[in-house]
Amino acid sequence: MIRFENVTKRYPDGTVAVEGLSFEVAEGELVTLVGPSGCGKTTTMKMVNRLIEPSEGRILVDGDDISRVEPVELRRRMGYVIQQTGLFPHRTVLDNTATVPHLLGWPKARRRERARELLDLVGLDPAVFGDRYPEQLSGGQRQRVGVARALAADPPVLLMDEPFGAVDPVVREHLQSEFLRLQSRLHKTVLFVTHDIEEAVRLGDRIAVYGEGRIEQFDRPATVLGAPASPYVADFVGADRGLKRLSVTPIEPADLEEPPTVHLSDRLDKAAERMAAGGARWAVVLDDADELHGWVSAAVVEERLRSSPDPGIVGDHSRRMEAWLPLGSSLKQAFSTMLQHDAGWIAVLDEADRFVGVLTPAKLHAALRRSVDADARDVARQEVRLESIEGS
Ligand SMILES: Nc1ncnc2c1ncn2[C@@H]1O[C@H](COP(=O)(O)OP(=O)(O)OP(=O)(O)O)[C@@H](O)[C@H]1O
Repeated sequence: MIRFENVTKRYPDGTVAVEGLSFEVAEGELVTLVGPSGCGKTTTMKMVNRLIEPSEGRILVDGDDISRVEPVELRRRMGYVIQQTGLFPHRTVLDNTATVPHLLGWPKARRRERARELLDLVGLDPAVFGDRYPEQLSGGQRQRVGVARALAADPPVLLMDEPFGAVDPVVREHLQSEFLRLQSRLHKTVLFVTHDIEEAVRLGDRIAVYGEGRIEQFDRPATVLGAPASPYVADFVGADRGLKRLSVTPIEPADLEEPPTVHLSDRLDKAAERMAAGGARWAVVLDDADELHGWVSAAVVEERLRSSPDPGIVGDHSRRMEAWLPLGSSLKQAFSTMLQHDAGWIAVLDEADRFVGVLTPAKLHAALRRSVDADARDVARQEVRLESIEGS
């Protein structure tokens, strides 16, 4: 969708901002450009909407060489969001949002309706905020208006230059989550500039790590974190890249242990047999609808069977499960949930809330190792045998 072919930008004073840049952003993909200040990220982005012209090479958007497309026509295909938002101070939020439809000559009623729809989409109630002026908004709200405005004419491409750079970390994280949710619905082709590696990793389908004027590595976040291409990239992503990688590695069924399961209404002797057969010290307890209820300890069951003539059913001795997560959650969420509940393992459920298995600290470690190994060999994670890791 966006293709750079050997692009160099040399400014009139001789500064080479980027050199020999070649990469491609696929349709519907979100690519983050990340790197230290002055490495050429903004120059790269501004060449896509022709605010800056390349000195050498060419850029194609949807197959068209953009040097042959009128800048005004080109920019209609692209929403542009910048850190300073660039909202017009004397126009209301609604009018700001409707800027591009206005330029395109849409009738007033239609563009106002579109602006309301967009404000809603970015989480601002148009009835509350529509008639306010930019200075009557918080920084985070202004950024949302910036995003709404960029989306107003439904362009296939979004260019975002540090759009969440000016807000505090908590608001930024919130805006990032909202934007990810939006992107999962809209599937825009997005080029996103940031100097924050956490943001790049969190948002990007792929990330381009810039050195001075060139891309040092262009890959999926997990790969950049797990197998940095050079000491420079390793240094840039940080010594804690293993921890960062946890946040971009999802839990998969193959990562899970399958402990014995028993039902609330099962008799205790039956539950004891199940656990003994599997050599397990505990079992997961399901309710009558086969949904997760909790867990029961083998020691408690055995003690009960020894000491009472009428030991009862599993439901009398089971404990509620508090730590659980859906499949696809990140290993970081899993680790954090374990810590929060002081739990040695957590249950994992599928989309239909059915119990799939449990993640233990050992399995979490194995999943991380396996995902690094899978990336290095460019195979699916399921194809990496767990034994080879656990035995190593
Ligand atoms: N108009 C210009 N004339 C000369 N040099 C320029 C011009 N604009 C940018 N540069 C230089 O080009 C290099 C790349 O700048 P660019 O703005 O693309 O970096 P960046 O990675 O976006 O940095 P930041 O994160 O600080 O915004 C820098 O050395 C900068 O000083």
